[in-house]
This record gives sequence, structure tokens and C-alpha cells, in this order.
Amino acid sequence: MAQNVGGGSLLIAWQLKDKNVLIVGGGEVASQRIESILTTDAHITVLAPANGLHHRVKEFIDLYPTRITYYDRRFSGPDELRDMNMVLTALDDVDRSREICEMCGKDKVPVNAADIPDLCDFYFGAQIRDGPLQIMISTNGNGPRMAALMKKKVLSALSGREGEAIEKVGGLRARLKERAPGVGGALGRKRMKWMSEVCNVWEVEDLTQLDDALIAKLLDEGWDKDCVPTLDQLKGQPRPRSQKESSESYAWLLATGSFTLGAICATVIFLSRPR
Ligand SMILES: C[C@@]1(CC(=O)O)C2=NC(=C\c3[nH]c(c(CCC(=O)O)c3CC(=O)O)Cc3[nH]c(c(CC(=O)O)c3CCC(=O)O)/C=C3\N/C(=C\2)[C@@H](CCC(=O)O)[C@]3(C)CC(=O)O)/[C@H]1CCC(=O)O
Ligand SMILES: NC(=O)c1ccc[n+]([C@@H]2O[C@H](COP(=O)([O-])OP(=O)(O)OC[C@H]3O[C@@H](n4cnc5c(N)ncnc54)[C@H](O)[C@@H]3O)[C@@H](O)[C@H]2O)c1
Repeated sequence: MAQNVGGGSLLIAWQLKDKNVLIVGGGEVASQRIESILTTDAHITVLAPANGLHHRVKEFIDLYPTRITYYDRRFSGPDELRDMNMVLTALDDVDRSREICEMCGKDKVPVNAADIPDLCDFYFGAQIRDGPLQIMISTNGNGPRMAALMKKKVLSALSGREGEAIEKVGGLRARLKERAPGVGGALGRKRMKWMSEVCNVWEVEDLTQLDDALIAKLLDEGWDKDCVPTLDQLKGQPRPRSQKESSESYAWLLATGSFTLGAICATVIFLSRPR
């Protein structure tokens, strides 16, 4: 059991596809919020006077007219919250932000007020995105700049190929579920064990090579035969020997060599003995 229970927040991958997100404000922070929400395939409504629009907000509105509905006006009142699944305020007006958050509280609509932690139902974090790979770094309100710096550290540990590898793993999992369908039970356990083993054994770079043909081969030669072949084995190439294996076979050679030499000497001695 963890020693320090509590004091954190829930890190979740919130599914917003086809949901309605209201962004109030059109400055730099609003532009960052729009960018984050666009990745989720939600429908975005932006409320902000045209004369204060950041150039990136304008660009997003022009580029994605079917995804973003823009109104050139200020937030007018509780009616704006109707049908909203999430509200984000990014205003240069703390009092108005507070009022909007109170309205959201009454209507039970989750709300984030940029840089006003006590008004937020949830915080944003520093993000790393590479296809389906999503990493969020949060300091839970303690030091946003530190979150941005930690992001650099995490980025330096990644090769940049993980997103593609994970996409291919997603394809393999889907094909495996077609071949061995059903939820839970013994088959489910076997499927999970086999998938975990593939991810454990295959390098990220190898996983990126999983095209349709290779996936079919891996399922035929691996899943169907209850084993996990390596990429080299699937391609019919002898696996390059590890250092450990090389030194093991060297020791074996030495042992059999000495044995043979010993046997020859014994034979010579036996044959040359005086009769
Ligand atoms: C991570 C990131 C995501 C994003 O906004 O998308 C984010 N802030 C970022 C940058 C940043 N913000 C600020 C600085 C100046 C340096 C500094 O203060 O450290 C820098 C640094 C910079 O610009 O590099 C000022 C600031 N921020 C908050 C306050 C109010 C307060 O603390 O009271 C003040 C004014 C403090 C004051 O007046 O002194 C509050 C919040 N900012 C959060 C998120 C949430 C907590 C996240 C967490 O703890 O992890 C939270 C609680 C609410 C929210 O906004 O959701 C993004 C980096 C993304 C990236 O670069 O990748
Ligand atoms: N930009 C940053 O990097 C940064 C960093 C730290 C903190 N902040 C804080 O985050 C908040 C937003 O920052 P910003 O840079 O995006 O501000 P900004 O001044 O560039 O933009 C504010 C936007 O809110 C709009 N607005 C004001 N009242 C409104 C209303 N009632 N209805 C609709 N729209 C309204 C303005 O027209 C403008 O588009 C501010 O409180 C700021 O202090 C920003």
C-alpha cells in the first residue's frame, strides 16, 4: 500500500470526441487551449471580441470552420453554458472568470480558468504528443515552469519512434482480437499475456515495421503456435548472437575440444603401450 494517500489529482485521458467545449477569450492562452482541444475531435465554441483576437486564434478559426464556431462577442450569461461538456476561460478579467466558474459550478459543467487554480475543476499540464502516445506532466499547481522543464527531460529519453510503434501495436491488437474474439475468460488472459510478451520482447524500432503482412505472420507463427518469435526469426534470418551466447558457445567448444584431445592422447598411449 502507498504510504502517502491523497493530495494528488486524477490523471485521465478524457474522451471529448463530438462533445462541446466552450472557450471564453481569444488571447495567447486561448490559442493554446484551442490547439489542445482540437486534438480531441471535440466541437469548439470560441467567445471573444474580434478586436482582441490573437493571430493564432484567427488562424485556427479560418483553418477549421467546421470544428470551431466563433462568436465575435463577450460572454453574455448562463445560457452560453447550455449543452456544454467543458468550459475553459482564458480572460484578462479575473472577476468575470470567477463569475463564469460559479455559473459552471451551478450547472455542474467542468471548468478550467487559465492560471486561477482555486477556480479550476482540473488543471492543464505540459504535454508530449506523438500519435497515440500522450504524456502529461503535472506538478499539481506547484510549479508550471517546472512541468515545462520536466517535459524536456522526458523528451530527451524518447527516440521519436514510439508513437509509430504504438500505432502498429494497436493494429496488431485489433487483428489478434479478430482472430481470438471475446471478452475476459481464459482466452482473454492468454491474449493479454501474449500481447504483453510481444511488447516486452520486441524493440520499439522492430515494432514500427509491423505492416499487414508481418502482423499476419506474427499471428500465424506466434499466436497460433503459442510462442513469441522475434522479428529476425519471422523474417527467416538467424538471430544475431548475443555476447552471452557467444561466450557460452566458446566455452562449449573449449570443453569438447579438450575432451577430444584427451581421448586422442589416451588412445595413443593405449596403442603404444608395451604388449
Ligand atoms: C503546464 C502549463 C500547461 C498549459 O497552460 O497549457 C500550465 N502553465 C504553463 C506555463 C506557465 N504558467 C505560468 C508560468 C510562469 C512561471 C511559473 O509560475 O512557474 C508558466 C511557465 C511558462 O510560461 O513557461 C504562470 C501561472 N500558471 C498558473 C498560475 C497561477 C498560480 O499558480 O496561482 C500562474 C501565475 C503565477 C504567478 O502569478 O506567479 C497556474 C496553472 N498553470 C497550469 C498549467 C496549471 C498547473 C500545472 C502544473 O502545476 O503542472 C494551473 C494551476 C492552472 C491551468 O492553467 O490549468 C503551461 C506549460 C506548458 C508547456 O510549456 O509545455
Ligand atoms: N499568455 C501567457 O503566457 C500567460 C502566462 C501567464 C499567465 N497568463 C494569464 O492567463 C490569462 C489569459 O492570458 P492571455 O495572454 O491569453 O490574455 P490576453 O489579454 O491576450 O487575452 C484575453 C482575451 O480575453 C478576451 N476577453 C476579455 N473579457 C472577455 C469576456 N468577458 N468575454 C469574452 N472574451 C473576453 C479578450 O478580448 C482577449 O481576447 C490572463 O489572466 C493572464 O494573466 C497568461
